[in-house]
Amino acid sequence: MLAVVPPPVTVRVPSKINLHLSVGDLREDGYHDLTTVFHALSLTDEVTVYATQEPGIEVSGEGARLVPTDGGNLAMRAVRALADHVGKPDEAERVRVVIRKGIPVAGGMAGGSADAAAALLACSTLWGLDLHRDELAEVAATLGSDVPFALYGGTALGTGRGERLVPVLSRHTFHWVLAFDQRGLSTPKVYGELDRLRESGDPPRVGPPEALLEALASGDPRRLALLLGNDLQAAAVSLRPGLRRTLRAGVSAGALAGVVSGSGPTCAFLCTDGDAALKVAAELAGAGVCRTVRVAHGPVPGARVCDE
Ligand SMILES: C[C@@](CO)(OP(=O)(O)O)[C@H](O)COP(=O)(O)OP(=O)(O)OC[C@H]1O[C@@H](n2ccc(N)nc2=O)[C@H](O)[C@@H]1O
Ligand SMILES: Nc1ncnc2c1ncn2[C@@H]1O[C@H](COP(=O)(O)OP(=O)(O)O)[C@@H](O)[C@H]1O
Repeated sequence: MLAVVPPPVTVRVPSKINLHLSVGDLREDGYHDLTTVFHALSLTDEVTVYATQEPGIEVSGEGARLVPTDGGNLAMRAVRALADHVGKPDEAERVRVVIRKGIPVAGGMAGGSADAAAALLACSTLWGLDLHRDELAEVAATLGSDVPFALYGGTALGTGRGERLVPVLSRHTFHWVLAFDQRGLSTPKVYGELDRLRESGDPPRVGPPEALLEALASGDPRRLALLLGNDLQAAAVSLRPGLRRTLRAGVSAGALAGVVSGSGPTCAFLCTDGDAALKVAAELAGAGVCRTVRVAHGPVPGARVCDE
């Protein structure tokens, strides 16, 4: 008798920016305690998983040549982690993963984490596991601090390493322009640079997130713009001084404010509305301060199975 092969499953997954990122001191385990406000954006990746006798991984799209296509790929690691979690490690050897990237690689927008979250949901569906998102999030946290957020999306307050999440209700849509840099930045190097800067001086700290959470609730982008803040920005700018120019150029182009996304080097610019974002994007693209410009809005939902 022929075995029934389940149909492939495609999941669309958002990128993130950090509206607020407060970094505590270095912990003994090599991580930093964070208080962060994650915000999921409409710039997405898509991950398809196939049940196959020819396992492997294919990557296309934005920055594809920079993404590992061996066992080190975060999506492939997620497939293995889920198979182990449900006690069927051999299942991971019968999956082909196809990734279409829209999220810049090593850009501070958690693209690899997004692919891992997408792969978890896709395989849970492919294997008919029907696991609750909270259970997938437990597996996600073992793969990286940012992976659980990509499952839930929306806007959320993250603590711990960033993996402990509380949703932040936000009924308003905000409009963003994203400036991708020529090359990525390594997350551990940016955290290391912040530790170095703190040893030799006192870079500014963003403090608690309460005022920003109130601004989010108000839905007023002008209020929110005044409160965007990221402790890693000084470190990213120290490693990539050209980001200062990019941040200035976005505001000169008409954005309300700009902030480095996570560990950078992508810069996110908040705009008054969608039309303003298109204008800012066009002007920024002509300013010669970045490789690529995109518009996006947020918040958007987390990883979702796409209907064919
Ligand atoms: C900076 C942030 C902000 O959201 O995002 P990105 O800029 O990478 O997207 C995150 O903290 C990145 O999270 P993620 O990329 O999942 O990091 P992980 O794989 O867990 O850790 C990679 C390395 O970053 C450092 N790290 C990460 C998280 C944390 N709370 N403290 C840290 O010091 C550690 O050096 C760790 O070894
Ligand atoms: N599926 C993936 N997509 C992107 N990068 C990946 C993936 N799997 C592993 N990586 C590695 O993870 C590193 C961090 O990538 P990414 O998650 O895009 O950036 P960031 O941590 O800045 O948000 C990259 O340099 C890349 O080598």
